[in-house]
Amino acid sequence: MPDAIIPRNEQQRLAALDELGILYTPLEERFDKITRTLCRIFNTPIAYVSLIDKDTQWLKSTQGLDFVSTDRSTSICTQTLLADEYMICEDLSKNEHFKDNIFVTSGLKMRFYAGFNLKSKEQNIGTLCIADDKPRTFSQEDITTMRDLVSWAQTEINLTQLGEVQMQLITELDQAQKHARTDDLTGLWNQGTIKEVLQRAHHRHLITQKPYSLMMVDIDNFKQVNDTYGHPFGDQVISAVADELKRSIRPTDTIGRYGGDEFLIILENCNHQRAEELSQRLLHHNKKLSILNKDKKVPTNISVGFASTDYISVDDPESLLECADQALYTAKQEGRNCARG
Ligand SMILES: Nc1nc2c(ncn2[C@@H]2O[C@H](COP(=O)(O)OP(=O)(O)OP(=O)(O)O)[C@@H](O)[C@H]2O)c(=O)[nH]1
Repeated sequence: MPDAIIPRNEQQRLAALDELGILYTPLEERFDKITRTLCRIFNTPIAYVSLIDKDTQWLKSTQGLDFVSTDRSTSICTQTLLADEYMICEDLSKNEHFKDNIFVTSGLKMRFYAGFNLKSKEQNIGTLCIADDKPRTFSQEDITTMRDLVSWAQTEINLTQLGEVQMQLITELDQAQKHARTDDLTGLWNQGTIKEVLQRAHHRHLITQKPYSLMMVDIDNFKQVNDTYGHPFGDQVISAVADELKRSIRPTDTIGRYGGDEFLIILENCNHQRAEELSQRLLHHNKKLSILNKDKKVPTNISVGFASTDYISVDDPESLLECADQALYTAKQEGRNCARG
């Protein structure tokens, strides 16, 4: 790996970074939210936010890396600074610049890299990145998604330059965006967002040809719970089931509240057999769930309907959703508290 190429406007760049005053602050949770979201959306093991000063790349938040700084001469991101917006390398081991880089030849053995510049005062001060130990492609749609997350990271960086009143406004804006995307009761993605994730998952499936599965989960006889114990207790049950489902899936799976007592789970890189196993796991975990009403334990059962692209050939995600819904209907017809697919 040659010494890092220094951008022409390095002095202005370093001045902009210095002015921010966030270089030596510790790892920050507000950036962790972004890197966690990146790993979830792109299904990558590695994501990070970095700031690059004269000799060192500092990581403000990392997923999948166990160090917080690296020498700039070994940094892949330092090359990204030379680009206006981003640098994407689908296989670093096949790239002349990076094939001998320490992160490619040893340790993590990174293959895929996508780094987008973060700016302050129009200078590239650092990067928002995802990486993988396997080569992969990156579509135009992925670039658009990454841009949204860059603008989120950018907001966080800009916050440090604003006064208190403006910071308050931005925080409120952030909360408004979160409110528009999530379900108030459970904190899960709402129906609109989970449908968007479904479109993306289907798109990725078409590109990678890897199967994905959908799972529709519905609480059994929930109307009766409401009628017997009241609506507020019904809310508690929905919330508890949502928490249990969240605990039972992988971080890379996506779950949303699809309707009243109905949840949709999207499982990428998951075939019919895995979906069946996972359905059984959900049923098993949920069986242990009973929610206290006064002193009485109220057991809660669920039914699951699942559908997978390796089992059913579909042209669009809506058709797969219909199959999962139909399977859920069958589970209800066949006595509830079971999974069908
Ligand atoms: N407490 C509460 N109840 C809700 C909420 N949203 C929808 N519901 C109720 O959830 C119930 C859903 O019932 P259904 O799924 O149709 O039927 P079920 O009684 O669960 O019966 P099966 O699904 O056939 O097992 C309805 O009575 C809705 O009024 C909510 O946010 N909170």
